[in-house]
Amino acid sequence: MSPSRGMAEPVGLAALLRMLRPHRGLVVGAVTLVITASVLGLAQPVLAGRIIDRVRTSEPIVGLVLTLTLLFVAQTLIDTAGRYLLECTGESVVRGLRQLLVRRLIRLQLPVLHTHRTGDLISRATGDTLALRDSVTRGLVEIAVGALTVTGAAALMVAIDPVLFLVVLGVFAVAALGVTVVLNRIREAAEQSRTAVGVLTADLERSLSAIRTIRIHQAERPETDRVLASVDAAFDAGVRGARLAATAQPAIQLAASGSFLLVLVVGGMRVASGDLQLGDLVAVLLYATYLVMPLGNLLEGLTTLKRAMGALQRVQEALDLPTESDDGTPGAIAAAVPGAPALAFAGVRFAYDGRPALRGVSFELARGSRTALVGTSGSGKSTILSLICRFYEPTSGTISYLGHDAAALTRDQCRQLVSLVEQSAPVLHGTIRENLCMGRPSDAAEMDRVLRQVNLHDWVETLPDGVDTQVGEHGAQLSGGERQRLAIARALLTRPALLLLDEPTSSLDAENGRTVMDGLRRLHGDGVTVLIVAHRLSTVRDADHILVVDDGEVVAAGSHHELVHTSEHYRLLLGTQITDDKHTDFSGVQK
Ligand SMILES: Nc1ncnc2c1ncn2[C@@H]1O[C@H](COP(=O)(O)OP(=O)(O)OP(=O)(O)O)[C@@H](O)[C@H]1O
Repeated sequence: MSPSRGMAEPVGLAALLRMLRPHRGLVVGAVTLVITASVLGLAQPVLAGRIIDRVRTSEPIVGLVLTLTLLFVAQTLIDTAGRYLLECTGESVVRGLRQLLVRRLIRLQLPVLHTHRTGDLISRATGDTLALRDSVTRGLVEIAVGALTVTGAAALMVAIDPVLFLVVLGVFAVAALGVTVVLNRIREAAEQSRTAVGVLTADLERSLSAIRTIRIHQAERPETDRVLASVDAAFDAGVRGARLAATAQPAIQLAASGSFLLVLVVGGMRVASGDLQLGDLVAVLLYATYLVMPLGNLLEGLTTLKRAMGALQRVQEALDLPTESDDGTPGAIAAAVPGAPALAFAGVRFAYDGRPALRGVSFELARGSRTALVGTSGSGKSTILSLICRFYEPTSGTISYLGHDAAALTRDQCRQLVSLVEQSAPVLHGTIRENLCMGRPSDAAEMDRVLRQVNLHDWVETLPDGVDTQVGEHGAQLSGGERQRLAIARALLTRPALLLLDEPTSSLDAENGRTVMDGLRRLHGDGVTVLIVAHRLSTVRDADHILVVDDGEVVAAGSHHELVHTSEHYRLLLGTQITDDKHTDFSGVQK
């Protein structure tokens, strides 16, 4: 889904009605109330005409005046209740759509997520859904009420005097032609405007999330200009839409005053010739003026609807993006096949967008073993971890967990077995506790255990709010090492069968690195299988088994001692990729 229009099928009225289906009870109730109020309004000109006729013939009018007052009060009350209900319906529609979008966006397939801008997706769940609310609160109902009132007024005019009705109809028909042309262009402008807002959100998100880089490179001006260009694009599209909507309104106004004057002239002549009662002329005149409001409503409703279609198009595109098929409920952990390895890759191939990253990878991880994954930058180590987590599916070959083929397990079942500490060690906005538990309740003793394992326990004790201390956006209030250790602690808390670590000690000084590795070593006793992408010689040497990856293939495997003698690739990595803890240069890269 590009920010531009046109990839998906254009959505129609049917999609809008589908969206309203879950709220049909509320919609019907609200529309009924508003229509009832309009009907009560329609009865009033007839009564007014009768009152005038009675005054002329000196008949009593008290009863009619009372009825007219009652009708007016009832109309106001019912209309207020109906419109309140409509607003509530609009909010319910927005909530329903947002729930749907949030559920889907959180489960989008990773390759899909990587090709879309986060800010744009967010704006679809926020701004676009809000724009749709108006289609319910104003659009559809204004159309329904407007159409009904216009039909009612027209029918009553025909009953009173068909000639005068034809005069009114002729004038409005001319105006309607112009309005139709305008309406079709309003949707286009609305979609352009919503798209520009999506780009604006994405650009702003990009700038704010890299604010330090922008500041140090003094790139505030080009970044600001970039975001302001989206602001201007949104403005231009908005103004274009407003201009179109504004040209339609005077057309209706002109038609109303034109028909009023014509009815006055033609009707006056007919009263003079005795073909029409004065009361009837007054009633038709009132209906002609009454038409202005419902026709205005109708126009407003159609304009809102066209704008909503622009927003619905973007919401629908987001809803159509492919998600992971699992429903998010944790699956039961599969029992291990006796004697099977914790994990096995057999001829696994994988490509990112057609670019091969793994070219037939095969290996096994014995249960409770510690394996180091080494290789040059870009050789495919992180990709192997991503496939184990089932962020992506292999193009061919099989992966099995505890002897079960991945094809026979749900993603959630696989992920129940696995924990991953990513290279970037992401920490989320919230407290240390929230980051540790990730929504899963965990007792204090367990948290203490993992915090000690990563040497964070004493530090947490010094914080005023302990584990309830806020860590800031992306953990900005923590040091790089604290973030990394928190991410490791989080992975340990789940007591995974298979622990994946992507350069787990890259941000740690030698002492903390050692503590964390000691903690991980103790996992050995718990039967946890560890696969670790490592650059430190001590970590690599410590492993039971080493896999050497090069250009998407496992080119050598064995212990450190064996590989030093047998693998040219491994010998090349030693001293370049795999470095001694003692030699660390100023950038933190071990030499
Ligand atoms: N999301 C992605 N989309 C497209 N290509 C990707 C993606 N992630 C990685 N690649 C490419 O796949 C190849 C393998 O990348 P991978 O991250 O697995 O390497 P790595 O061995 O972990 O490297 P490093 O040690 O630098 O982290 C690289 O050529 C990389 O450019």
